[in-house]
Amino acid sequence: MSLLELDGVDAYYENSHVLFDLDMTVEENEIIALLGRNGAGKTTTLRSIVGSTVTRREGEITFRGEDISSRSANQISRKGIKLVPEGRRVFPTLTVHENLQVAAETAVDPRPVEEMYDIFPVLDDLRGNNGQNLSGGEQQMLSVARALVQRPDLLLLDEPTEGLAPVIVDDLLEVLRNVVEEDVTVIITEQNVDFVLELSERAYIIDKGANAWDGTTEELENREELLDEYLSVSTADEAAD
Ligand SMILES: Nc1ncnc2c1ncn2[C@@H]1O[C@H](COP(=O)(O)OP(=O)(O)OP(=O)(O)O)[C@@H](O)[C@H]1O
Repeated sequence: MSLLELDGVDAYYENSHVLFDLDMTVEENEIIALLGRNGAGKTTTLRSIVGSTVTRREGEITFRGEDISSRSANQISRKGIKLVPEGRRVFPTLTVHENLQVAAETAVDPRPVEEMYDIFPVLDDLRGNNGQNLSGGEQQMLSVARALVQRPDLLLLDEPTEGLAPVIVDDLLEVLRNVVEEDVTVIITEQNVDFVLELSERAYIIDKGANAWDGTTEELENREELLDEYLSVSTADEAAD
């Protein structure tokens, strides 16, 4: 049994039909890249999995064999699926440590907050700083740490490199390499193709809300026509401009 399966998923915002018959399979401990141009439906795919924001979803979404497609966002969160949305949402007036504590307190079986400082040493030096005073990269690390402290089985990262300078992207890549050694399954959406190719073994490309291609990232690296056709090919340098 796969950890997560999407079978013929359609999703809507009000009357706007955005995902069409989408299929995806994720095995335990895989790192999956979800790629596609602006507006292709990557964020909507993640929202459909966690049951947030979309008005309606159809088709089957199973997690550990259980159909979660009609479950609420809260129920899905309690099953161990955590989304780190685009745009780094941390509590601005709470310190780094308080941000982590609040996340831990709302989890069923949290990890010790101190473990997050081992994974994210940058945050250790910033324990007493308010969320609003962190740089974009530091906020992104705190967002990921807040999700990780809740001991997720499946972590969904929506464009973690968005708006970050290249040097910070490198730091984030390093940290995420540690995260993926932590027994967590990850789906990561990105426009920065280089970044995800370094992290993930398998990729799905979606285009206009439907499956366009899937395969290993090793294969994708050698398929320039796919990158040209379906992705706004961006290097780490360009992505941060
Ligand atoms: N809250 C919303 N209400 C209505 N339409 C939306 C909403 N969010 C996204 N859409 C539309 O759904 C489509 C897919 O958007 P989505 O955000 O999933 O794409 P994406 O691949 O994540 O793109 P990006 O990289 O720009 O975030 C787009 O046409 C978008 O305009």
